[in-house]
Amino acid sequence: MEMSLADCWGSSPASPIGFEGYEKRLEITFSDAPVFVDPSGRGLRALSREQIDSFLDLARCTIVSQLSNRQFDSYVLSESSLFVYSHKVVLKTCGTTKLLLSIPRVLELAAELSLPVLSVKYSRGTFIFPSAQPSPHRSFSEEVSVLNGFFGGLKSGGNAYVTGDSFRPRKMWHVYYATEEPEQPMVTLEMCMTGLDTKKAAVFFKNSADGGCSSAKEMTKASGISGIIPEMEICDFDFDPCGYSMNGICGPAASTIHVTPEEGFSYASYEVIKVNPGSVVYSDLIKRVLACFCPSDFSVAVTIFGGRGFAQTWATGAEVGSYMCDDLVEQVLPGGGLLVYQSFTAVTPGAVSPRSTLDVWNNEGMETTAKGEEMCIDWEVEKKVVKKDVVV
Ligand SMILES: C[S@+](CC[C@H](N)C(=O)[O-])C[C@H]1O[C@@H](n2cnc3c(N)ncnc32)[C@H](O)[C@@H]1O
Repeated sequence: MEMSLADCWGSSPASPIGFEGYEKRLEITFSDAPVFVDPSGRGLRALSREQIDSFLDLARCTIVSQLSNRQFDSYVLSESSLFVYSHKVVLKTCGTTKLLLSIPRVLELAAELSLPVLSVKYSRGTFIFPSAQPSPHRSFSEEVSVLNGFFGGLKSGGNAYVTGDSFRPRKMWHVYYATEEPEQPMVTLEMCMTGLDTKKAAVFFKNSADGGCSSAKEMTKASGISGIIPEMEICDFDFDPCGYSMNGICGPAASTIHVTPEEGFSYASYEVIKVNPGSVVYSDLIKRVLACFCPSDFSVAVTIFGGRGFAQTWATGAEVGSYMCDDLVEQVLPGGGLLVYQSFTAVTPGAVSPRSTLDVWNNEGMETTAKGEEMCIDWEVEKKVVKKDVVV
């Protein structure tokens, strides 16, 4: 089922300074409802389209396409993606969306289904245009205070981390996590890429003379996206005049890609969740993603719950020739979780996309709030930083 863009947007949301590609990502997991309330165990999948729209409206995004299987429902949104499992909702939105405003409605709907909150995870990279973000996303401290208002009462309390090398403030990874009890085993990989190669980015401009494609299907194939995990069934969407989003589904596993190809603020993200680490070679997967975009910089955040031993080895084994690993951080999360964060820079960048001429950073490179205060986070705990020079 597909809608035209005209149905989704009254006017172009493009900012005069550039489109914020970096997504905000919220994952809320619920425990079982009492068996007499939900004997079939449908959980959140019982939500109607109208109910789903009611929380997406609050975040300021709309469904443009849908693909489902027996295990979950996936939606491509005007701004990124939504995945609805029986006991989990993953909402990822970019641009100037107000993702966190959707929380009260999601919790209200879950309460109507008698689903208690088990855990929450919020994550994002460092915005390219932080001063363009509206409340409640003007700073990480603002986001954390909203999240604590809803989830700070879970057993672990609210835990916020800004990981990465503080000498590279544009490559920091922001995470909030709270849980009632240890989670089911699950691996999530989130990859953010900037400075896309100009020729690779051209694929995502509709009908451009420099190698653009005429449809999302063509973009999926020409870019190499269809070959990243070939078993994935793909639902893709192309934007006018440029931009691309897709969701892939295979059993319980989901993948999603979003591309902002405009020079100056080009960005692409790749994510895969509920993937079985035993069936995918981590560094091969990363290489296949990189081959689609050839970015000048990228980061990978892998979050692991349960079965840490193998998954941890899996997540730190990246071998990506021609990229230098800037830093590798391992962060323990409450409830037996582990976050492994790595950021990389091309050793010899090919076509490096220049940044926007707008200076959204102060001289020290610190992200600033809308009011211009420096973002100051002091909740970091139990952080292990391992420096690596070159990973080849
Ligand atoms: C929604 S898509 C992909 C989002 C993803 N998070 C990203 O930025 O990589 C964003 C791309 O589509 C383009 N685009 C075109 N029309 C758009 C619209 N009405 N709303 C959002 N993006 C639009 C943007 O300029 C950008 O290149």
